[in-house]
Order: sequence, then C-alpha cells, then structure tokens
Amino acid sequence: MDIVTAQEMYERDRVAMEAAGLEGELLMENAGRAVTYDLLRHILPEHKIVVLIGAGNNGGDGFVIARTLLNLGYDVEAWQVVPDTKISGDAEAHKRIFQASGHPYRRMNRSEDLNTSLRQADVCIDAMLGIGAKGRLREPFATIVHLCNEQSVLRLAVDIPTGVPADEGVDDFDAFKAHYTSIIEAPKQSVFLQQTEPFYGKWSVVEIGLPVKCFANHQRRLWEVSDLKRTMPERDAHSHKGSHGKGLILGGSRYMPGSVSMTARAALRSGSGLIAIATDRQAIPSIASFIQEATFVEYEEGGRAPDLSSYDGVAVGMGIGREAAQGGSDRTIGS
Ligand SMILES: NC(=O)C1=CN([C@@H]2O[C@H](COP(=O)(O)OP(=O)(O)OC[C@H]3O[C@@H](n4cnc5c(N)ncnc54)[C@H](OP(=O)(O)O)[C@@H]3O)[C@@H](O)[C@H]2O)[C@@H](O)CC1
Ligand SMILES: [K+]
Repeated sequence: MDIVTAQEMYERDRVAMEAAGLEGELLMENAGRAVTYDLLRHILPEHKIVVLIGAGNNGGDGFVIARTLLNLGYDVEAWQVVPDTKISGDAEAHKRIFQASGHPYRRMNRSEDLNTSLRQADVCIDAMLGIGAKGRLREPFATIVHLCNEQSVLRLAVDIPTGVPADEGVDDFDAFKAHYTSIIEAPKQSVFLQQTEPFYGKWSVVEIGLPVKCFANHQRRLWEVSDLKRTMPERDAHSHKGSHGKGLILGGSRYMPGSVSMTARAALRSGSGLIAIATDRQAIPSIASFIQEATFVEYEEGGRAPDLSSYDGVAVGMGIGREAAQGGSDRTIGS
C-alpha cells in the first residue's frame, strides 16, 4: 500500500479526473459511501450520531456520509460548522443533493448549541477539515475540536483527524483525537509519525475507485502481510540449508551480546540458510546458548573484519560498542 503526502494525493485526484475521466463529484460520492460503510463497523443501530461538516472537500464527504446514514435509517444530526460561503464546488453539489433528499441540517452559530448535541450523542464523525488543513486551527475549528475531545463520545474521523498535518515536519498543532480514522485511498505520511500517529486512533484505508495503474511508481510503501507472502521465495522441498544463502553478522561484544543474538534469530526466521556470527570470543558462549543454529568466527573489538567474500549478505554493528565502530572495523569492511 502506498504512503502519500498531501501533494501526491492531490496529484492522484488530478490523474483520476484527467486520465480516467472520473469527476470530482463521483469521487466524493465514492469516498463518502466507502467511509460510511467502514465507519458502520463501529456504530450500533441505537446510536445517536453527530456529523460535523466543515469547509472544503472533507466537508463534502461529510454531506455524503450524513445522507447515506440517514437513508439507512440512523439517528443523525448533520452540523455545518462554517458559513454557506465556505461551501463550494463538489462539496456544494453534495450539499444540494443532501437537501434535495429531504434531509435537514443545522448551522452552527454558537458552539454552545453544538456542545448540547455532542453531550447527547454516542458518536461524533469529524468531516471538518482534511488534507488541506494548514497551520494551527483557526476558529471555529479550534473550539469545536476542543469540545469533541472533552466529551465521552466515540470519535470517528474522515480521511484524517481535523488539524493533523498530512505530511511530516509539523509538531505545533491541535487536533481532533480520533478513536478511529477511515482513511481515503492511501495512508498519509503523518499516520506513521510519532507526534501525529496517536491522533488517528485505529485506522484502515477505503478504496474509492482511483485508477491505480495510472500512477507513477511510488517509493514509499507500507509493507503488509500480503506483500510478504507475495515476495517470499518458494522453497524446494528437497533443498538444504546451504541452498538458502549464507549470512554473516558482525557485532556483539563481551558486555552486549543480546542484539547480535536477536539479529541472528531474525535472519534465520526470515529464511537465511546458514548464519555465521563474528563476535568477541567471550560473548560466544552466551550467544550460542540462544542461537544453536549459528556458527562462530572470533572477532576482536577494533580488529580486522573477517573475509566477506564467501557470504551473500552481511549485517554489521549491533552491540559492537562505539569505540570499535569508530575504529578499524567499519573502515576495514569499507575498503
Ligand atoms: N482522492 C481523494 O483524496 C479525495 C479526497 N476527498 C476529500 O477531500 C479532502 C481534501 O479536500 P480540500 O483540498 O478541499 O481540503 P480540506 O482540508 O477538506 O479543506 C480545505 C479548507 O480548510 C480550510 N483551512 C485550511 N487550514 C485551516 C486551518 N488551519 N484552520 C481553519 N481552516 C483551515 C481552508 O480555508 P482557507 O485557508 O482556504 O480559508 C479550506 O476552506 C480530503 O481530505 C478528502 O476528505 C474526497 O472528497 C474525494 C477524493
Ligand atoms: K476530518
């Protein structure tokens, strides 16, 4: 699964519209419906739901979600939290469809009114701001996000929690603290970053019909179990350990034997046939008691590294100690 920046997501949108002829309104309908059915896994029929609809296309998704839930018979209050003038383009088109379907919505004039609704709600769906949010939240979003985070309500976010930056490098922000986020098409970078990840809660990705084959090769990917299964080499039933590569792990020291043991264990678990460990002779007994399959090469801290020519892969440095790493061994290997 690709991991994208906001800019890359907009580019994908553009390609979908220009190369595949998918109109923005259709993408928004697909997005809203896919997110609704994803969120329904967390909603019970008796739940009272508040949908918060903001400016921009994330708000447009909100109108589709509110309409779909209402059509399905759920108890929904749709709150438009921005003035009418802020709703335009595809979002405005979906607001019209929402109204034409006979559904009412409320306009937020005072945050106290919304707070009363939130207090009675079981679920709050955040469709206020998406990947277009920039900088610290302005009003009314800052106040609303604060109110939502204070209430004991199930908080579900659409695409990205309001206020969370989509990309890396921003740590000064307030945001909707979601219990669960339904991400549209591809996870954004901030899903994986220390300061932003907690705001997403649990998450999954919904597909909205973008023409994935039209996108350029992408370098940032989430490696999933299906990728692992797809790329794991098939083993010949009659193969032996010598048929599956020979690896050398150079590291560990008398007082730090653990990391090299774990590296060797991981290499063997992931399919390496033969593993040799080059380490301090005094560390060998403790490592050998943890890894019975490995063979050993004595390696003196700061000394010359062993001949690498007979190995298919080498891992260097874990538990080797700073002095040795800064001294001869890395230069020897590099030469
Ligand atoms: N394929 C896809 O990915 C699809 C994506 N879709 C959806 O579109 C979303 C992206 O839409 P988008 O570009 O309209 O951005 P979005 O965040 O909704 O709103 C921008 C608004 O926010 C405002 N604003 C900005 N910063 C602010 C701040 N700090 N504090 C307060 N306000 C702030 C800004 O106001 P301005 O700065 O212009 O005054 C502007 O009005 C995406 O997340 C997904 O949900 C689907 O519908 C279809 C397919
Ligand atoms: K949102």
